[in-house]
Amino acid sequence: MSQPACVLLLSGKRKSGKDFIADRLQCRIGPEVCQILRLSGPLKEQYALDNGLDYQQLLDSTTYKEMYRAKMIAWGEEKRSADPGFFCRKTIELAQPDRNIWIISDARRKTDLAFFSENYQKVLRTIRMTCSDDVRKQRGFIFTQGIDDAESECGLDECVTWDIVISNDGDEALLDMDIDHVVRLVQFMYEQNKST
Ligand SMILES: Nc1ncnc2c1ncn2[C@@H]1O[C@H](COP(=O)(O)OP(=O)(O)OP(=O)(O)O)[C@@H](O)[C@H]1O
Repeated sequence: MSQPACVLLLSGKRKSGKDFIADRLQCRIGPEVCQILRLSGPLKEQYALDNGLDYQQLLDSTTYKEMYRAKMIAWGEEKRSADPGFFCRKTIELAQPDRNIWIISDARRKTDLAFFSENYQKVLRTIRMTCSDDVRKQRGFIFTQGIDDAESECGLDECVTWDIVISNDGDEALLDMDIDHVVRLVQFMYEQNKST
């Protein structure tokens, strides 16, 4: 398995902008060295296979994904309680060896954090996206019982010390500064770790 020079682990509430920021970071760092890995990818793929669903549609930010979210969460919890690192391992198996900066765009649980801390401690930087409920609502968030009060949405809300906090409340200038900071950090880590 390939060894990354840097792992950015992104976390945030629904519609806080995890995918948006992951894309921006990847663009700035360079897609030739940086890849986005989604912990929800293998979960959705397996769930789609088992239930005759369209995997591609489950990946997109569409109503299709929202229709199956609650059932997928329940199914994922079952798998995870048997093996907490199951989806993390499946995800990193998909990493391309020639791009050794990883952005894990959707950490949701303490077990996700524990897995990456245990396996990639030296190169791991954790990032929490913050965003007001009002802005999240403008981006399509609707509170859904059973989803937004479940562990998958609240598991990392408290008792976690993040390396970096990015505010994605709509202030573009502030966001640019935060992204610049992360890009510089990644470039530094890449130089330090690329040949180790
Ligand atoms: N800073 C921003 N400026 C403009 N649009 C944004 C910004 N951040 C997020 N968005 C938009 O808000 C929507 C939700 O963002 P995104 O899909 O990245 O959130 P998410 O945290 O990944 O959500 P989910 O947890 O539901 O997958 C998208 O349409 C995205 O393009």
